[in-house]
Amino acid sequence: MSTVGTDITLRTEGLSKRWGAFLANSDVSLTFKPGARHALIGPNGAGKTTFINLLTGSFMPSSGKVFLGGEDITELPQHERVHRGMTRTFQLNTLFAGMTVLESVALAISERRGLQSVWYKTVANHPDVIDEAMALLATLKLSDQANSITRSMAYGKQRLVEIALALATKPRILLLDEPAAGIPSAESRELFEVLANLPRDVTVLFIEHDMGLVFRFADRITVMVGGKVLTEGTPEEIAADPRVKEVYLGEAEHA
Ligand SMILES: Nc1ncnc2c1ncn2[C@@H]1O[C@H](COP(=O)(O)OP(=O)(O)OP(=O)(O)O)[C@@H](O)[C@H]1O
Repeated sequence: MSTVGTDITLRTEGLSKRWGAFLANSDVSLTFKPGARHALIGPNGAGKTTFINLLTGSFMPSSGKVFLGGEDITELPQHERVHRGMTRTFQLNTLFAGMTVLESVALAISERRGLQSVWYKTVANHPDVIDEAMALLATLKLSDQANSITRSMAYGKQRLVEIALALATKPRILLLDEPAAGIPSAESRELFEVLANLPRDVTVLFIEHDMGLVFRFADRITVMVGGKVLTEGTPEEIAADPRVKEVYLGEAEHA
């Protein structure tokens, strides 16, 4: 349902966020190319989540701009950004409590399509909503869990349902803040394999602390430190950058 044309390049220009005297983001200018698997890494408190919140419209920047496909979206409310194809994962805990996976995804699809009514009546009248939901669940290897209550599922599966709900909005750009946080490593690998198989025209921007996952999955990496961009490059360039090693070694010594 994106209203954006073919250009879905996401770009920030001099983005800053100030909390009192503290600069959580300082002059961040980045470009996210369509179809990129772009990781945002950096030590704790580097400003990564703040940056994502500035992109989604959860926070307004103190200065700077956000552009999507050339359009200045800095002032747009969150739902308008979703409407233009930029989505972050929803928190399953706060949404759709007590529903099955299929019901939750069908509801999200109905909302995207603007099918307003009591949702189960809507779904009964639109079997194609169920078809779309089942196809999406198949992509995420969740078909077998379609009738499970989301809350009773394993944590890793719940994260996948959150991604399914985000994908139900048909995003052009998917923003993920530590999608694998708190789930066992076998499941997090599975989750990233699913993400790797998303259509190539979807841009994925993700924050991740597990460097194994970052280097396996990302084709572009931005390193943030102290609210600023330290450097950006291909995984090979980042792996070879002594400044990046210093940041992470310094952090390890601190710990
Ligand atoms: N609402 C807020 N009010 C005041 N300070 C904030 C607020 N949100 C974030 N900060 C501060 O901004 C800094 C950057 O936080 P942020 O969560 O963006 O970092 P991060 O890189 O995502 O860290 P982590 O990897 O630990 O999640 C932190 O020092 C944090 O305390």
